[in-house]
Amino acid sequence: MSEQAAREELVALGASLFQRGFSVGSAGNISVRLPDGYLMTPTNSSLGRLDAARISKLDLEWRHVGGDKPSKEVFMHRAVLTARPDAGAVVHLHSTHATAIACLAAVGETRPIPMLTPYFVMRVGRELPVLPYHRPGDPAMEAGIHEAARSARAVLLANHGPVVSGKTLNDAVAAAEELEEAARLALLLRGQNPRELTEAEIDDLLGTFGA
Ligand SMILES: O=C(O)[C@@H](O)C(=O)COP(=O)(O)O
Ligand SMILES: [Zn+2]
Repeated sequence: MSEQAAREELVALGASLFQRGFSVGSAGNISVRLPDGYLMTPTNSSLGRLDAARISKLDLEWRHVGGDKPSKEVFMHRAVLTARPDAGAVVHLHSTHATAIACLAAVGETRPIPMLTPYFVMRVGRELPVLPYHRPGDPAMEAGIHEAARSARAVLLANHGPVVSGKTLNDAVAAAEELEEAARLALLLRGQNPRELTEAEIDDLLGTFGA
């Protein structure tokens, strides 16, 4: 895909997330890997109103080389994209239900959302590590995210929200949406006793569809 096509896809998917309430105000940020660097949403920009020409560009050393000033979360995106060479994009949201779980879960938990549906397992995987709270933009979060992202496709930042990777931007967005829906379902079923997928069923899903 050309850089121009990647910029246009970022604008379209950002708008789609915003229009459906997965992101409000100027919350959230997105990065996309390119052959010669990275695209990143500008800081304080609304995902609903991105301008393809003003999206930030960083070079392969993560230096800002074009467009508006990048998100304050460059460290967060760098942590994931360097930990996961196969990942082509990272989506960070404050989507309501996933963020609610990020406020309820204990740091260190690896399954803060029960494995209830196949699609959650297929899109997000076996683990969703909960990482300690850091002030947004704090470079101190990088090492922990990097370590967790080596084996997890998505992480939850305590009291903040999800960070989700995917092979492509489309994949990362779909996984972030699925995570939000799984979090909603988990909260809806709290205090009840839903059947969870067994380890054998999870193995079967990951063996068949990967994650
Ligand atoms: O929570 C925050 O402040 C950031 O993680 C965020 O979501 C938006 O920050 P910018 O990407 O710098 O606008
Ligand atoms: Zn944030």
